[in-house]
Amino acid sequence: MLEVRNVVKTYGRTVTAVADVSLTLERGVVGLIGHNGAGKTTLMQMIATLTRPTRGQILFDGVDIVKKPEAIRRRLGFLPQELGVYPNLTALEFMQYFAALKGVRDSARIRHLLELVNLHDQAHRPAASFSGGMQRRLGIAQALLNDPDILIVDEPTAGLDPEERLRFRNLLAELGFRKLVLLSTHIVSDVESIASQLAILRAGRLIAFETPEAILQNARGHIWSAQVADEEYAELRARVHVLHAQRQGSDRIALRIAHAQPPCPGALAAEPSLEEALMAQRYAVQERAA
Ligand SMILES: Nc1ncnc2c1ncn2[C@@H]1O[C@H](COP(=O)(O)OP(=O)(O)OP(=O)(O)O)[C@@H](O)[C@H]1O
Repeated sequence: MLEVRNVVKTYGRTVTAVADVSLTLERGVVGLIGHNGAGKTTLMQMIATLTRPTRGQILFDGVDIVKKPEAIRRRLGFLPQELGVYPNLTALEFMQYFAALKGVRDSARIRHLLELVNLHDQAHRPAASFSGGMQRRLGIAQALLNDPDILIVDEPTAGLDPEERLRFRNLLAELGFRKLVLLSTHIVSDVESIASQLAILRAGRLIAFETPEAILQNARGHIWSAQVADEEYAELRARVHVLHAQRQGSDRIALRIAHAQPPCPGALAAEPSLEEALMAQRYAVQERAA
């Protein structure tokens, strides 16, 4: 459905925001994971035809969208990192405004979308008075007005409280049953339960494109738990990658460690969390590069 082929985006002579990324995306939720500056927004903006690749191709159903952006624009919903709400518009008026811009005339669709994002009871309140989570949900409703096949959401859960985050995540998961939902985040827990695939970007490069289960599987045997005394902790920290440390009682520290072999006597192989698996993968890439 969507094919990113050897895409490069440079700014000026020195910044390579996206370096030779290739991806084929189908239906489902795809999590684009990377630290600040990894290239997530740039890649999403190229797919959304808001900026053009310096090199490479992006094909949507076989059509080159760099040459023919309208091929994807009609079938795309995009929620940028910052979507402002206008202070004087209610949620309903906000939707009506975007519906008019997008040429959507069906007022039943606006009602349906406000229900989908659970804001129908709040339709007559000014959107500017909404919480961050409510504004993000209104943003999704706006992005769905044209019933897109692809929904792109940049850092959707930034600034949301845990309950709003969960609600928002469930909404995206449901949308992923029928559409391609591409969402970027640097918070792994935002996508681990809903993404069918994860694309990991680091410094503009795609370092992995796998199912969460495959990432976990690769890390099995590389994550260890151990309980150590203070002196041993200092020695271990200098030698291996300690992922978490938590004091247990007065003289022991419980550790989670990423290492290719047992890091110390008494260490037990542990089931990795996705975050730990990604950290282990990152260290392995760094070590191979060194
Ligand atoms: N318009 C621009 N001009 C120059 N450099 C840019 C521009 N846009 C992005 N960059 C640079 O490209 C790199 C990738 O930025 P991008 O915003 O795509 O990363 P990101 O992964 O989305 O980060 P964040 O999580 O902070 O949004 C960064 O080094 C950034 O400074």
